Amino acid sequence: MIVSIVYDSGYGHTAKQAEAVAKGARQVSGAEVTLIPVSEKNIPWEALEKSDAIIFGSPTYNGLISARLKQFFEDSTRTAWTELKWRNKIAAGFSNSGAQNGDKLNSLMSIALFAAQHGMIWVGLDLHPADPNSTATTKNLNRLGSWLGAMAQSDNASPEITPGGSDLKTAEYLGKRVAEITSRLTNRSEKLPGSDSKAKQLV
Ligand SMILES: Cc1cc2nc3c(=O)[nH]c(=O)nc-3n(C[C@H](O)[C@H](O)[C@H](O)COP(=O)(O)O)c2cc1C
Repeated sequence: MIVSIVYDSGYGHTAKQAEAVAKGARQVSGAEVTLIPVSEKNIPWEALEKSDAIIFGSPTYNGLISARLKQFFEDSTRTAWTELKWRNKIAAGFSNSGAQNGDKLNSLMSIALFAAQHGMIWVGLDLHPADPNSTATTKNLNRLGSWLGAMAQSDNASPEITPGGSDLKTAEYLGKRVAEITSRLTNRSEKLPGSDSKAKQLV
């Protein structure tokens, strides 16, 4: 089972969140996990096509995903969307921003909508919101209270300090959850139709 994590990070905070997502996914037996920063010139489109799950992450800039992740989204139209190459892959998302809220939901909504346009299957969080005042403990998963994906807060601190323990644990939880669900789907004898399936032509 291949899990790819496509993310942007201008200053290193969202990269830290992406590492935590990867850490969680790697806890699931059989998961091959790759981190793909969109700042890299050569996006491995073929590796993405082979992935069973793709998790997208972005800092929230101006209440939106970053321009670099948006560029990746636009580039995927030609490389993946026209032939629906990511159809029925598992998708999930995460976002980090300075403020506790910071309009991160808008970024997650954009990512989820993008995944829907690719015919992907969205996996959110199944965690009740926890104590919003807890930034440091690992007990309080999902302290920022998001169902759509993992959120993290970085304040104005350096990436050595933020995002903090609870937010990183929430990211780790999301990665593990995505890999577990993907594993269950990929290990079934009856597979979901992929982009090369004739079933697509019947729709
Ligand atoms: C151009 C720009 C716009 C930003 N807009 C927001 C915003 O809308 N909401 C927010 O909470 N933080 C905002 N921030 C703060 C970043 O989200 C925060 O510094 C984050 O940790 C950056 O992540 P990165 O280090 O992965 O790039 C903005 C930062 C920049 C540079």
